[in-house]
Amino acid sequence: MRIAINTGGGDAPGLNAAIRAATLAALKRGWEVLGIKNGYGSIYTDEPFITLDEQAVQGITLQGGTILGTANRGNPFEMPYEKEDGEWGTKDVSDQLVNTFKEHEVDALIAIGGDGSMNIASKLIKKGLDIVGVPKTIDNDIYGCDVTLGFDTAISIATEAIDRITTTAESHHRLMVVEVMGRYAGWIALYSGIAASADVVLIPEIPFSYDSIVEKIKEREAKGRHYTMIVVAEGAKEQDGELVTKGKTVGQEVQLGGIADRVANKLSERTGKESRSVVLGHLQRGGSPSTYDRLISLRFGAAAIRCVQEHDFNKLVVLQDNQLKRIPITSIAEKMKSVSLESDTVQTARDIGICLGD
Ligand SMILES: Nc1ncnc2c1ncn2[C@@H]1O[C@H](COP(=O)(O)OP(=O)(O)OP(=O)(O)O)[C@@H](O)[C@H]1O
Ligand SMILES: O=P(O)(O)OC[C@H]1O[C@](O)(CO)[C@@H](O)[C@@H]1O
Ligand SMILES: [Mg+2]
Repeated sequence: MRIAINTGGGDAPGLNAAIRAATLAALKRGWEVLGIKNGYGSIYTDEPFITLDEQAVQGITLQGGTILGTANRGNPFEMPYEKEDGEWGTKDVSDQLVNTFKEHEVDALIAIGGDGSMNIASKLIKKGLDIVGVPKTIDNDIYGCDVTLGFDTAISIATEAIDRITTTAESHHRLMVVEVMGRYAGWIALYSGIAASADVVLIPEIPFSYDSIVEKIKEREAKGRHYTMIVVAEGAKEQDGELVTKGKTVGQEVQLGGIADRVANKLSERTGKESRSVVLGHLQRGGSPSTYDRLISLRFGAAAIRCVQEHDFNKLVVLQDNQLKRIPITSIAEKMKSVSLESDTVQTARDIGICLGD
């Protein structure tokens, strides 16, 4: 058996642990393991694959990033390229990718990625590739999956950052607005916001009104709390408002960001209080994975190889109700997992007095 492994989309803490577990579990079965560099990037070059042996994955469980490199601009069905007139367009190079797999007699692909990577995998499955998916993204937004690798580390970092910003907010009697990642889902904002005792948490699933936040700030002032901590997801938006974005590059998803600044300015105007905004950005994705992420990544990586061994393809290995399960990749393509407004976590936020902006 010859398998290939790739990592796609934004990097996340735990990717290397998943690569290591998949590689070691495959080598243990006497299989050959290839790595694809930079998403699917190396496929179109003279050296489409590298060899992954024991030495290649030695000591990488604790390393951030991915030893394979990744890409969030390189969907084989919409590959960006520069046209003769200097403009950028996209083209479908998926046949070239499928042919390279066939020429190199690759029996199965372990695709480690987020929702975007699973959409690509789903289309490649329909073109005849045998794929097993591993759910990765700090955003925790993959449908059918209780938790994705990278999320735990991201919320730990965000929680620590919010804790630290709270002490300066209190000292300066300021409104502090902290912007966290998560794309169109509020998992990072909600979990880190609750854990760090934020006063206001704004998530994409609950469009917010400034009136509601101002009321919360006034309530706190009346109690002698002259500072307010506001956590905002990058994908949050005002009721009847638009997403705040930084534009789009051809072949890449729209870049979100800037909502914290907007909220901070508006709240200063409305309350007369001094405000500052902080964007946590890629801090949330970098560095060594938490213990939880190391373990879940190792479990996902090894489970993917058991899937291959059983020829159980077109499956994403997932955690559901604390058990490893397998779900068809094609069944989750083009879906996303939002925060449920009925969840006990949202109820907890409300019960302990966190304003959710509605
Ligand atoms: N293997 C890959 N090679 C090149 N591009 C990829 C690959 N996998 C995914 N992409 C592209 O990267 C983007 C994001 O992918 P995905 O949703 O899997 O990642 P993510 O962890 O959610 O992070 P993010 O969306 O922010 O980059 C999508 O536009 C997708 O087309
Ligand atoms: O690395 P980039 O292109 O800035 O991507 C940022 C995006 O990737 C993620 O970090 C992971 O999906 C999102 O939370 C964020 O919107
Ligand atoms: Mg994504």
